[in-house]
Amino acid sequence: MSGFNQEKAYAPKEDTFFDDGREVELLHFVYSHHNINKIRGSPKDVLAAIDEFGRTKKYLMNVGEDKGRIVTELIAEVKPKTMVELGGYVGYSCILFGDAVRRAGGQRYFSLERNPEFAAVILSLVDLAGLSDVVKVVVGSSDESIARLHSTGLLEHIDLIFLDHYKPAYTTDLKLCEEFRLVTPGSVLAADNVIKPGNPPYLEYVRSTVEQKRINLKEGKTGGSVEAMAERTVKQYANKYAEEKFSHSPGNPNLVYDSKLVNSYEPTGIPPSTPRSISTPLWYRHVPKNLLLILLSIITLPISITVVLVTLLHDFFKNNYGNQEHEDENLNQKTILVTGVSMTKGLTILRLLSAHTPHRIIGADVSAVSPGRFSNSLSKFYRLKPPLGDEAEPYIDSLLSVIQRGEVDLWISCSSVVAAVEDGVVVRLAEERAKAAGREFKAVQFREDVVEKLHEKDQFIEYVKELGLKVPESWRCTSRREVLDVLLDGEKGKDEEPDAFEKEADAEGGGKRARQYLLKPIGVDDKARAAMMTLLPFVSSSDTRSHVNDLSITPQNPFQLQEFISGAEYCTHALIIRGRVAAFTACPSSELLMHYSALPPSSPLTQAMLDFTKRVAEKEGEDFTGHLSFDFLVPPNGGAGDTDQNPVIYPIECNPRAHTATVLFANTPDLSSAYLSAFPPSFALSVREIVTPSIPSSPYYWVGHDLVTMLILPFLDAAWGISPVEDVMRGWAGFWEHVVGWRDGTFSVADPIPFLALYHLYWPSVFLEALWKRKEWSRINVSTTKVFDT
Ligand SMILES: C[S@@+](CC[C@H](N)C(=O)[O-])C[C@H]1O[C@@H](n2cnc3c(N)ncnc32)[C@H](O)[C@@H]1O
Repeated sequence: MSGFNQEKAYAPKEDTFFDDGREVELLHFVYSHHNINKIRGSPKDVLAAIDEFGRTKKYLMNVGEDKGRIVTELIAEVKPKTMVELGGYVGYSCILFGDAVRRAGGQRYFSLERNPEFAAVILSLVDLAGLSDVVKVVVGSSDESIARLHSTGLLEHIDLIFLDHYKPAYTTDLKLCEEFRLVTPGSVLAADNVIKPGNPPYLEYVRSTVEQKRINLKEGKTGGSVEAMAERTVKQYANKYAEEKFSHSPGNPNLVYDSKLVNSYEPTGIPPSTPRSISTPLWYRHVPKNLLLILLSIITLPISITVVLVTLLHDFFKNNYGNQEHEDENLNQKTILVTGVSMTKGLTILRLLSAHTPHRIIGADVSAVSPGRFSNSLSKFYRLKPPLGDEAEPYIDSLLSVIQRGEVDLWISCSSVVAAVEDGVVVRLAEERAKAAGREFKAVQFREDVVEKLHEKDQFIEYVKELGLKVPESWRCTSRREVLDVLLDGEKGKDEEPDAFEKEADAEGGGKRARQYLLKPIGVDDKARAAMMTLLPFVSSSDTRSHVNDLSITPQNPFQLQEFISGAEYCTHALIIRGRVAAFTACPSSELLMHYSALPPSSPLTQAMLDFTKRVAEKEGEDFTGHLSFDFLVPPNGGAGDTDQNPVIYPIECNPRAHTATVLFANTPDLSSAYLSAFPPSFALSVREIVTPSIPSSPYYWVGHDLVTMLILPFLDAAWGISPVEDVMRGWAGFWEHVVGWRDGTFSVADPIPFLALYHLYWPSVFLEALWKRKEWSRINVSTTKVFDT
């Protein structure tokens, strides 16, 4: 905890420190402030005016700047859709957190305040701050308000709750929220003042085991407890509310909380503590999570084996099982290498080529248990050395040696993001070697200079600008200072706390910008990726500073600061052969995309994205052959609808490599012809039109992903009483719909073994390794086999 800046200290706390008219005095102070016009519509300036009153006039029992920062950081991390505070007072926390929730993309901030005069003050200041669209002030005792909001359906779930009202009611109100399933796993609790002035019953409750809570319940221990609490705390509101009433909710004893104490300062400079309790059921934790997933693989093995055997038998009797050798066409037979065959995209391509061309298909991947190596479409599988950042040579050498040993005529690269540049190096070297040996060699892979130009977020934006196309305002930042200079509008970024002069400047409006930005790592940084949807700057410059200072931004690890454009995101996948789009598809996008469905090829939106792709391909010309995918943003009024003729699209990112959306071509034999057009024209089949996924094109899903997220997790949560049964029903219905009407990305009737290998060999080995090496992960992507760090 860094030192408390005395200049920020509120006036000392008197014996009577609230409800003596100072709250209305505050309103007069703010509304007669010489800066009132600047204050209007600015949460930051309303807070500065409240702080000024607290410093220069009278103490106010607000959460204050330091403790407030802890919660605003939590909001940026949790990104609550709905946040609730118990105890609003004059609206300080409500304005600070309500604004943070809105910036984090949230929808509703409920401020529950018992005293109607205080509630009127909150309403007035919230309105002044321009936050009425997000904040809802609810007048009444917290337990009654929670029950009413729940029964009227206005409040269905609490993502983040801030407890800052009558201390003995912390536990009883929390139990009420548990009982109504407003607080469930994933909800985050921030409770103020639990160490000083102290709240032992609350701390005991959030630290209790399920067994302890069940025993307490059996013994009838419900209702409020004032055990070991200061008398002053217990009687704080006795003047107005002679008798405190508590709910007698049993709560949900099955919920276990992870608690963390965070020290900070009161506005008066006295250090209290703020515990934050994050409820994480057992099955979301590292060891049980990996063990349960391995167990799931074992339990479902008989089902998978049965499905695979049935399909193999069916195929055997249809007599079309196995790699088609096309003996009669052996004279012209070429060898095609597909790399990245662990991933669905690689698997899709090799299956299509094997089924619809006469050529010999070989595959390579870094994993020994790559699902693709078990494909009957492969004539041979080679194992590659993994690319390890600066140690890329072993990977490059192993790939070059496969190309040479396998006498590869065409290499189709589907490698992962970490090998994109290395694959560009391999193309150059392999082409040089083939030329020296007088051999023909082609590759569907851009060279490393092209990969770097398109892949690096900032270079791509410059590139698009050169094409004269619209881009969001963006900066490449190699230090925190550069980021802060933009975010704080010229104010110099500093690692230390702002001094009095800077604070003054803050209050005068420095650090306030109308635009909002996203800060994205340019390289691969899973941790920073997790925080990259945080909208910056925050209300207070010091919050912005501390968020930025938490990131490692260096010339070696640069970041891109990009203007935030709200809207729908789409991604595209294209095969480019010698500067011409040979195949193209587009689909709606999400961060961890596990459901794919193609946009109609003729829709104006698809056409707009295709036109952009064509411009890039044409600009690069004859030497431009590879996979090219883009992310586009379409603003709300940008014309994402099927009937809008001129959609506005912002290209925001380019991935010069194969995209999982390749799976949308799984039923499109023409894609293989598109690949063959990489060979010189005399050899290639003619492809006159751009290949798009065959119609009707089914949506794709991955059964393992949906089994866990739509069936098992909702079931476990409901069995333990921590999420409603309706969630289970909804999940099961969705899962069933996918099984019946969608296509699995990995499963193929003609080639079922990779499916078996993915779920019963590849993933169990990953989970075992995670246990063995204690490697924690936060998410996995079944289709790309990527494991995300925590
Ligand atoms: C410490 S103040 C809240 C300060 C506020 N969170 C902030 O930081 O700006 C506590 C507030 O809780 C309110 N309060 C106390 N008991 C309550 C209850 N049972 N239900 C709702 N509000 C309550 C009080 O009237 C008081 O305004």
